[in-house]
Amino acid sequence: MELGLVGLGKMGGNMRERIRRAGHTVIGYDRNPDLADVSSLKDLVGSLQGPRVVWVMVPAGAATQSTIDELGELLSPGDIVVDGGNSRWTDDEKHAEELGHKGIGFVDCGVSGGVWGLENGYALMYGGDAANVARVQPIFDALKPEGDFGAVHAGKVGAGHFAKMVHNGIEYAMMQAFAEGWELLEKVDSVTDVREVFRSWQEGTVIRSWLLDLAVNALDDDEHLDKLRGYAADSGEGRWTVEAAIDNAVPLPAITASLFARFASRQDDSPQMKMIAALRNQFGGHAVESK
Ligand SMILES: O=C(O)[C@H](O)[C@@H](O)[C@H](O)[C@H](O)COP(=O)(O)O
Repeated sequence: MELGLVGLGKMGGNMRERIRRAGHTVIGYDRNPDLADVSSLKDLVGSLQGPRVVWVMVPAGAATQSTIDELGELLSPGDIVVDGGNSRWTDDEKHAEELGHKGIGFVDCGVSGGVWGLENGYALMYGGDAANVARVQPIFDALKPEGDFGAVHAGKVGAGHFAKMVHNGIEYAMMQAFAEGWELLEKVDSVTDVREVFRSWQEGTVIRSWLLDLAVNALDDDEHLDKLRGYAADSGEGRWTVEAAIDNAVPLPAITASLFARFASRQDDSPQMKMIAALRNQFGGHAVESK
């Protein structure tokens, strides 16, 4: 089939390639003319035969919103927009409604797999009406990993991004657990080769996993991670997971702690620990360290 793809960065560029390898036609647009097949969104829409399917793969938030707004002006009734970015699930219903007024269908799709997706396939979690999902199915089939799993119609509009958000919450907590275990192993004198302990865990253990394999890759590049600063950014999905947990009164201690650990990583000195030190000093005369 024919697909319009907006956003040809790290994810979109490789997805274009994987979909083409499966024999489909992809016309890609990106603000960077070096990456794009056409020079504008208008050209993209004009070069697709109707009914069209346009996949949006741009950063969540303002960039996705403005792309969907523009597509709403350019597309025709019967066309479909797929949001494959890491959008907040609450935006999906709004987008479905706005486009729905114009007769344009909407499907949300969480995509996992990062830079490895071109070769390994992308795990897909999508939400929307069955009829709209069916129209996009050949593209989902081209992107998904080989094998029986790796793609799911998770439910109605928003369900795909909600499932991907929870996946990312789990990702936070799993990474935090590997990171904490690694730090403890590095700290003690009795363990002389932490990297080899991690490597040995890749087979036979309860915790063998792709994240563990990637941790071993990272340690092979830089055995004690000396080249890195202990600073971790976040793109929002961990926060949204915690917000959803609060809205639904579901306890998420591990995911919440892993999100807060990232916040702590961005402080050179901890203001709250200054207060703890000050209070211990006030009530107990305990020693403090000065700057
Ligand atoms: O499943 C994936 O392929 C990843 O989760 C991917 O979606 C991305 O790397 C995260 O969004 C990073 O999220 P943070 O910046 O919040 O760590």
